[in-house]
Amino acid sequence: MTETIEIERRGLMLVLSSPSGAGKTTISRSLLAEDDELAMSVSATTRAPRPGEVEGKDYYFMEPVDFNLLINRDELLEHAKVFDNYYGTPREPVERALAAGKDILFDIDWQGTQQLAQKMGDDLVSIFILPPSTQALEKRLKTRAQDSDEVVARRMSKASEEISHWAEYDYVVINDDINRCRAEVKAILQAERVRRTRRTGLLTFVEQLREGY
Ligand SMILES: Nc1nc2c(ncn2[C@@H]2O[C@H](COP(=O)(O)OP(=O)(O)O)[C@@H](O)[C@H]2O)c(=O)[nH]1
Ligand SMILES: Nc1ncnc2c1ncn2[C@@H]1O[C@H](COP(=O)(O)OP(=O)(O)O)[C@@H](O)[C@H]1O
Repeated sequence: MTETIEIERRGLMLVLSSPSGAGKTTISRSLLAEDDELAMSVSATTRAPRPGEVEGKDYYFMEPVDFNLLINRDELLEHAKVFDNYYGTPREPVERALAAGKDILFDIDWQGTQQLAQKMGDDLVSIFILPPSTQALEKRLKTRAQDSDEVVARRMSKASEEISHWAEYDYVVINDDINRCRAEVKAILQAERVRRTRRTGLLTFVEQLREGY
């Protein structure tokens, strides 16, 4: 019988950023559905829920006054204003998941990514997702049909600014064909999991190997 050898490792933080509509939510959902070692960081936001969005699963929806309380109590790892609303990452669930050796997926913007990169260093792996074209991006925002024309227009006008941060990310993936994009993101996650510096159990394993076990 063959035995699977599990080497202990630190959890990692996988960040996905993109202009709105490029496909972060779609990719996140399929990664989470297939991967038991990955958990989503659920953000707090002052944005109103979209049809079908679930409290505590998609976001913690709240009033600005309650969001401010989280900031004042230092309960957010990072926060930023995006499209007139506030968004932030609750600290406690992230710390709990990392301690349990789980990986965490973040759907956050470039401002949040910069803050996490400063705080978390090598635990962070960041991926920027680009749409295949501006036209395709607009079409996706419109066919998602969850925002008013005005909101879609505002998101489109911010796309170029968000894209300008592409070079701050470890990886850049183009979401043309969704299956290919998903496969690339999965490959990045798999490779980062076996990075030597994350595998805290390697030293003991190699010592035992060299001693003839
Ligand atoms: N900094 C930061 N950005 C967030 C957070 N949660 C969501 N965002 C970003 O806020 C932007 C708007 O998100 P949302 O309103 O859900 O629309 P989406 O662009 O269609 O996903 C996206 O760029 C998200 O990545 C967070 O906790 N922190
Ligand atoms: N590769 C793709 N080709 C065509 N449509 C896509 C692709 N990826 C995502 N979409 C669609 O585009 C819309 C926006 O995707 P979504 O994941 O909500 O983006 P984001 O979370 O980045 O705002 C959704 O309706 C989604 O089904």
